[in-house]
Amino acid sequence: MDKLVIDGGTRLNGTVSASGSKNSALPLIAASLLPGEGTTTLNRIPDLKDTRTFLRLLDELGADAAYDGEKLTISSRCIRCIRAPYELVKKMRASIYVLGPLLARFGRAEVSLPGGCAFGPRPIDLHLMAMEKLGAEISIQNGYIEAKTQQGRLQGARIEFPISSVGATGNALMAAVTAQGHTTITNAAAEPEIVALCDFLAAMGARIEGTGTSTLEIDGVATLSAVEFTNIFDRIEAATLLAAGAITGGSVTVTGADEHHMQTVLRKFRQAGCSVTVSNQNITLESPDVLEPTDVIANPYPLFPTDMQAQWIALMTQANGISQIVDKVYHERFNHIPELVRLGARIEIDGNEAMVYGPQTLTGTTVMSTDLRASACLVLAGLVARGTTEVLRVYHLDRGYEKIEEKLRALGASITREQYQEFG
Ligand SMILES: CC(=O)N[C@H]1[C@@H](OP(=O)(O)OP(=O)(O)OC[C@H]2O[C@@H](n3ccc(=O)[nH]c3=O)[C@H](O)[C@@H]2O)O[C@H](CO)[C@@H](O)[C@@H]1O
Ligand SMILES: C=C(OP(=O)(O)O)C(=O)O
Repeated sequence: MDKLVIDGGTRLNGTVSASGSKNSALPLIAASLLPGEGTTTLNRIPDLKDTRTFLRLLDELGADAAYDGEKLTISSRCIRCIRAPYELVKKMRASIYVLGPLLARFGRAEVSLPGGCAFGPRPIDLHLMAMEKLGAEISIQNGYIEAKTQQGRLQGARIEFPISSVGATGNALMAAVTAQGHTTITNAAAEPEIVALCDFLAAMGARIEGTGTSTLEIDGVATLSAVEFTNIFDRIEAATLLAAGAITGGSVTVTGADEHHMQTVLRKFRQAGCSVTVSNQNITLESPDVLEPTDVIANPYPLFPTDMQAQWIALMTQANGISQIVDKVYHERFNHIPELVRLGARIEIDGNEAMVYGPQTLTGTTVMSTDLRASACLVLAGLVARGTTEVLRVYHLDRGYEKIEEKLRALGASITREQYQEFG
């Protein structure tokens, strides 16, 4: 296995580029299963473990894909299998994104249930509800979702989500765009990744109104065409890199990042005392002498993203006072906290709230990644900790951060990747 070894204490300064977004790349790849002819080209697809897992899934289904680490071409003409196996779904929950497109195109899909998640319950009931509304019959057999339509084609419907779900909105969209008739999705997610998916589907010929709002109106079309499309930047990676500047007292510019996707996070950096300036898709953060404690509440877009909650807690360990961090999306997403405490942080958890008592001097030790953003949080902590921090199980980080140690090294960090063996 790989670990990251970080010698903390260096101020990070310089410029790095934002990669393509993981969380939009995955539904875009899934949507490429919809056209029955032609070749889809997706640009700015980040080279991540999750991207590679999705490509294995495409291969399993029979799609023909070629990837050069940025540009991905997919021909879905010869799909021969409609089953997403447990071996791949357990590695990447986003595999559930093939449910909508397969059902839409073939009237059948079998997708393994994803199983447990490192940060608490992540049900898929809303995905299944949406498919049922569109006319699918769903049963769970031997750990698999088995979905089929009687008529061969899904039927437009009214889908009312009781809570905002990015994945269920994406799946419902991909299923509805070729359903017969009109579909309305209420309480739809409005994350930039869903907007990108709507834009991609529209470019393929889908008829969608309300993109970027909580109500999506879709008129089903008979077929979609393969097109070329460029993925959006990764707003969570960009925010994490800015946080690396902030936690080390440095100054970092992220290029290729659209401030409009990051309004709440940038406002929070400013509240924490950082200077944030924006020009031409470049976002520059300059640290203050003293970070101010700053409360955040993770909520659906456009509010503070749960995927930045762990990194924000790391940052607030260095702020001059007490910060309250609440996660209203994933109430148990706090596995990073015991590891931060091992580095010297003082944090108390009560339900879905964490109180971070800063500033605390962190001192390096060996810590364990438990999920993607928890790993990012520990890397940030390692960058400011005295001495050496080893972050184990880096495979979590590799799911979602492209060339992370290269980017941090370019900013001046002392960070290397080494192999180690886990016993037991
Ligand atoms: C690949 C991808 O894009 N992953 C992101 C996506 O995950 P994902 O799409 O899985 O997250 P959702 O937006 O669906 O989850 C939001 C909330 O809805 C709940 N829920 C969701 C589906 C469902 O069927 N039933 C249900 O109750 C979840 O438990 C959670 O409390 O959005 C999350 C919330 O921004 C992010 O943390 C993930 O990084
Ligand atoms: C939780 C995340 O991803 P996933 O939904 O794929 O697990 C994430 O990107 O932080």
